[in-house]
This record gives sequence, structure tokens and C-alpha cells, in this order.
Amino acid sequence: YLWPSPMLDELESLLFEITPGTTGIASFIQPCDTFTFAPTGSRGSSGRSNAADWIRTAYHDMATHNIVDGTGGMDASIRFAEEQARAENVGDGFVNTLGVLAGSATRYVSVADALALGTVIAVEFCGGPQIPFRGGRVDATEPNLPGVPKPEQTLDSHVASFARQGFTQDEMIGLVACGHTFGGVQHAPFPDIVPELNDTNNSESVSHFDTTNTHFDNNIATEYISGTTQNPLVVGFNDTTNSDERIFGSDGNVTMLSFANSPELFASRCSELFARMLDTVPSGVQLSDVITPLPVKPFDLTFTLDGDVLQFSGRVRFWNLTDNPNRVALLLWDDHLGGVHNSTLLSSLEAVGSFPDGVSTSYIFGGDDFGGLSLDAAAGITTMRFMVDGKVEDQGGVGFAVQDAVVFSTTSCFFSNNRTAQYNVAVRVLCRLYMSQY
Ligand code: HEM
Repeated sequence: YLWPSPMLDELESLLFEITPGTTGIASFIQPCDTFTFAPTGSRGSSGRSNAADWIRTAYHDMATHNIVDGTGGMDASIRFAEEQARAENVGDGFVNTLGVLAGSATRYVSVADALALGTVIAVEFCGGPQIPFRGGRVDATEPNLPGVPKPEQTLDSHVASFARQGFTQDEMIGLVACGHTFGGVQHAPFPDIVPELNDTNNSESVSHFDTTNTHFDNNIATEYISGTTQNPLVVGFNDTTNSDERIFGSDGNVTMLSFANSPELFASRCSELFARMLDTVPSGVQLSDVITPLPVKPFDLTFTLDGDVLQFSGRVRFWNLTDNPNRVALLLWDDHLGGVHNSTLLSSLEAVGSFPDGVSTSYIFGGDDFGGLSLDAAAGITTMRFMVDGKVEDQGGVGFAVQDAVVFSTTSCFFSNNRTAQYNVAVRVLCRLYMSQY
């Protein structure tokens, strides 16, 4: 995509600017047995994990989709108390998930996009494949109709339910196996499936779907095929609620056998099916292309009018460019009067990032003291380009458009005694700046 795009720029940062365990959404799931809402300690001993809650939440949000009339899907309708109160959405996993992930929603990023990101990041950062991510989900304004399958239902009704959501029987087997490589069934919401376990290392009595319940791997399939599985929806004492047994066996175990035989096949199929799940949205919602890291991304841009001077500061991130003190990097820009200018970019070592999906190097816009650039206000700026190691970066000739049509003036101020503020805003009219006061 082309910069600037407020929504895609934010989603791109949320997706790729992640230092494992430290920054971004991933800091809430790593280590992968992290459970923020555990009564004691935030890790390990509860039997639960944020990662599992997030993936289940995304599925329950999507599962209301009706492919025939285009209603429901990934639209964050799961945030409504009315949906959470339904028997099909028993448990506190949804409210927990929203409590963390809705914090990444902004005026540009919907709650539904934040929920979808949660699944992508949980899977990738807990041992799973990358899932292609598209942005642009729209938050529902009211609850959807019910539609999440329950364990006590028949195989036929599950096949019909997944068909309504847009998935074939094979895809149903795959999606359930991919989801149930994480987490398990808790005693509290499902006392008829899981007894009290009386285990201090599993204080919420969760009977896990496989032995590696905080990590993505094909053990859900290998343990099922080898007959060692303890999956409570396969070998539960109550046959009626053994929905995974009915679903996994519904094609004579062909799909599960193929997953057990090939971790690679399992990972690639799950990447595909999770993407399909997350991209299932109400009709009329248009998702973006798959978001990939922008090779060149300006950020933190600010303009302020100071008398006749436009103070301009900002940074630029270069993806997959390692740090090199000898590199010459330039900012070039065009102004409103036809002039072309350039300034050397300053290397900002503190902003070098090493992320799982690549590394990045950041530079700060001009000035001797990292204070940004002082531009002639009348000439202003229309478009930027960058020159790195002699190569021009201009988004295929389009350039990086910036707007200096409306800027705050340094004469704006805040009066702390009576908590009022004065904003002076300059508006560019025919290449001149006029000041008005509000
Ligand atoms: C017929 C279809 C399905 C049934 C009947 C079913 C049933 C269940 C049940 C009863 C639980 C226990 C929840 C709890 O104790 O809080 C559970 C957990 C879970 N389900 Fe499913 N599920 C189905 C499909 C899926 C799908 C398609 C996914 C995702 C792709 C998924 C992801 C999860 C995850 C990650 C958990 C673990 C939650 C945790 O440990 O906190 N499920 N499922």
C-alpha cells in the first residue's frame, strides 16, 4: 500500500514492530503460558493462557456468520454483553480478551481488527505459522444472531453450522484441529465435561486438548492418531459432548492422519484456515490487501508554525536495512513554489528494531541537534523522497505526500491556572499562511 494510510500504517506497526516479549501485542502472550487474569501469578499455574482465549474469542466472533445473507462474522459483536451472556459463549475468556486487545483499537483500528490481530500474533509468537493479515474490519453496532457450535450437538448440526459459516466438512476438521492445538476445557463453565482437577499447577482445572497446550504444533493430531490423547472433547467421560471425536473422525481420520504425518502440512493448512476465519466478515465490508512491511515508512511527523518558519520534525523507518554508520541517507522534499531541497538524515541508533519478521533502521529528520528542520513557511512542503546509498525511495514515483495546509502555531498555549488553552492555527491559502485564533 501507499503511505500515508492512517489505518494501514497503524496496523502495519502493530503487526511488525514487535520485539518478542517486550513491545506490542506480543508482550501480552509471551511467554506463551502467560495468563493475565490468573488469581495468583500471571503465568503457568492456572492452566489457562491469553493466547488460547484470544483464538477462541476470534472464532466465536466469526461463528455467527451466515454466508447466505452475509450477516455476522468478524465484527467484534462478541463485545456486547448480550452475546457474551449466551450459553454458546459461556466463560470469561471473551471479556478477558477484549480487556487486553480492545486497548489496541483507535479511531483508525477497529476492535474487530484488534481481535483478528490477536489471533495472528498469538499463533505466530507461540510456535505457529505466519497468517496473512488484511485490515479494515468494521465493528458491529449490535449483537449478531446466535451461531456458535456447542459440544453436545450432533455431527450433522456441526457440519451444517460450519457450512453456514462458509466452511466445508474438511475445512471444519482442519479449523477445529488448528484452534484446539491451544488451550482446553475448563471445569467452571463446563462441569459436565471436566471435573475439578485439584491440581495447584492447574488451579482453574483445565483439561487440555493436547500436551503442548500453550504452543502451536501438530500434537493435537499425533496424540489423537496414536490413541494417547487426553482431549476432553475426544475421550471425555460423557460421549454426548465428545464433539472433537465426531468431527475428527468424520472423514475416516484422513485429515487428522495427514496432519499427524506432517507438521509442515498442518502449519500451512492452519495458516490458510485461520486467514479464512479472520477474513470472514459481513457482506459489504471491504478488507485491504494482505499487509506486508512497508520498505520505507515515515512516522512521528509534526509541523508547527514559528513566526515565518515551519518547524518540521519526523523520522523514517527503513525495513530490512541494517545499521551502517557510513551510510549516506538524505531526505529530499518539494515545496509549494517548485523548489527542491535536501537534508542529511541523522541515524537514530535507539530506534533500530530487530523483529521476528525483519530488522529495521530508523533515521531522524535533519537539524544539528535532532530538532528537526526549519522550512520557509510560505514555501512549505508538498512531497518527500528519500535517498539511501544512492537509491531513490519514492514509492514508485508517487513520493510521500505530506500536508501542511493546517498547522498549529507555537503561539498556542495552555493556562494552567484556569485550565484553558488557546490554539492558534495557521491555514495555508494560495501558498501563504494566514493565522487565525480560536
Ligand atoms: C464444533 C466446533 C467447536 C466446538 C464444539 C468447540 C468447543 C470448545 C469448548 C467446549 C471449549 C472449552 C472452552 C472453555 O473451557 O472456556 C473450547 C475451547 C477452545 N476452542 Fe473450541 N470448539 C469448536 C471449534 C473451535 C474452533 C473452530 C476454534 C478456532 C479456530 C476453537 C478454538 C478454541 C480454543 C483456542 C479453545 C481454548 C480456550 C482456552 O483454553 O481458554 N474452537 N472449544
